[in-house]
Amino acid sequence: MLKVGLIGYGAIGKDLATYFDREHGLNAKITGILVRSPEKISIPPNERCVITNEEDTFFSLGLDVVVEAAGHQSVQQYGVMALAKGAHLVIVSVGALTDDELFSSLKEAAVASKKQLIIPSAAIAGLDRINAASNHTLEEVKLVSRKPPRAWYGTFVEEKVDLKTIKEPFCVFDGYARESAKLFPESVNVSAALSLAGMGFDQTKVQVFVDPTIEKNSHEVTAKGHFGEVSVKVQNTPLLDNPKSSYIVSMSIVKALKNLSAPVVIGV
Ligand SMILES: NC(=O)C1=CN([C@@H]2O[C@H](COP(=O)(O)OP(=O)(O)OC[C@H]3O[C@@H](n4cnc5c(N)ncnc54)[C@H](O)[C@@H]3O)[C@@H](O)[C@H]2O)C=CC1
Ligand SMILES: O=C([O-])CC(=O)C(=O)O
Repeated sequence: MLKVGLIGYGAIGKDLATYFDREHGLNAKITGILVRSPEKISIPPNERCVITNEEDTFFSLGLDVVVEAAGHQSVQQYGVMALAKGAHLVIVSVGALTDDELFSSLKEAAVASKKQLIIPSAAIAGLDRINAASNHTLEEVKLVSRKPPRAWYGTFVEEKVDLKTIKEPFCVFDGYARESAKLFPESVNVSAALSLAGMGFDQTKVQVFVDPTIEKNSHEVTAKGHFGEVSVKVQNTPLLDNPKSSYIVSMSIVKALKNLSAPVVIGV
């Protein structure tokens, strides 16, 4: 059974924990959770789970896999350590990898410990196809992300748009992924994942909209190249605890964890 350590126990972390029962066929248990305030965790995912704010305690648990769901800064803080301690590292705050130095350090740590840095598809679709297509020539990869107004509270977008009265879709970003991933650290990590799958941070085109006409978080990917063309649009149900994030993210992490020990792996 895989010993999983979780960094962050917010909307995604808590949703992820609901999959660690017999019913979901995940041959893994949450051994430890690294949080900022352990006293705030009233219901642990299982009674043996160690909940700590001390990295030494967390990283001494003999973890097989560390799953990050705590934001860009936590990838910076703990990513290399997780790999160096001999665990695979699954991250969702992929925008952190726009820091080239950090990304290089993570790759070096993964090579040194013979473990993997794993980037699940999370909230986006089509990464399998675009990553396969990147083995030959890609001409263009584009992402259009849209989220309803309630997903933008607590971000700089509040200063650009009146989120209470907006009636039409409003474009808050039009550019390339390196900038979008940094500008929206909690909301457009998908642009970073897409970049890594395909043409890189500086050639992946991104538009981001506040869209009062939708209820779900939508990400539309289009790409063309030697392989042909692909166009795929997801409409993610937002997490109740955090409308910026989506339920599919934890399901995608579950898939990544299953792949680590499954005899059959589908759709990579
Ligand atoms: N790749 C993707 O498609 C997606 C990626 N994300 C990423 O996942 C992150 C988490 O999302 P949610 O769970 O919805 O956010 P959330 O805000 O509900 O939870 C984040 C939790 O992490 C904790 N945290 C922050 N820094 C920490 C640290 N250094 N050590 C331990 N705990 C720490 C916070 O206290 C909070 O409880 C987002 O910030 C975003 O970067 C989110 C959605 C999709
Ligand atoms: O959950 C989503 O729809 C996407 C998201 O927050 C991100 O990419 O950071």
